[in-house]
Amino acid sequence: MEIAIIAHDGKKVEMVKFLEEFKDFFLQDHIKLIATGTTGNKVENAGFKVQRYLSGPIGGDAQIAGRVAEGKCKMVLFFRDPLEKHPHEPDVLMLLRICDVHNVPLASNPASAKLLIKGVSLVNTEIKPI
Ligand SMILES: O=C(CO)COP(=O)(O)O
Repeated sequence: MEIAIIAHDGKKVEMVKFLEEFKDFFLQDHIKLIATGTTGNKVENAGFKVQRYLSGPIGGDAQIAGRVAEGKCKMVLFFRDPLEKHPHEPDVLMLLRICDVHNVPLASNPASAKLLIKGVSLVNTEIKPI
C-alpha cells in the first residue's frame, strides 16, 4: 500500500514523531512511503525508507496528486500548517481535491492520521473498523 507523507515546515517534527509512534505499521514490507522532498528528507533521516518527489513549493504536491489520480497512492497524510501562508496553496488545494475526486483517504492532522492507520490495521487483521 502506497502512502504519501507530506508536512509543512511547522509540522515536520510532528510528522516524524507520528511515524515513530506508529513505526510497527510504517515499517511493514507492504507499506511503501512516498513524500515531498523536504518532508522525505526528514523521514529518511529518522530511519524510514521513502521515495522522495520534488519539494512541495516546486511541484511535489502536484506529483503526489498525479499518483493519487493514477490510483497508485492509496492514502495521504498531509499535516498542513493552518497558521502559515504558502506560495503554492493552489497545488495544496489541488491535491486535496484530487483525493476527494478519487475517494482516497486523507488526514490533515495527527489525530485523523491516527484513526486512518488504526482503521487500516484493523482491516488488515480482518476485524471490521467502526
Ligand atoms: O510544501 C509542502 C506541502 O505543500 C511540503 O513540501 P516539502 O516536504 O518539500 O517541505
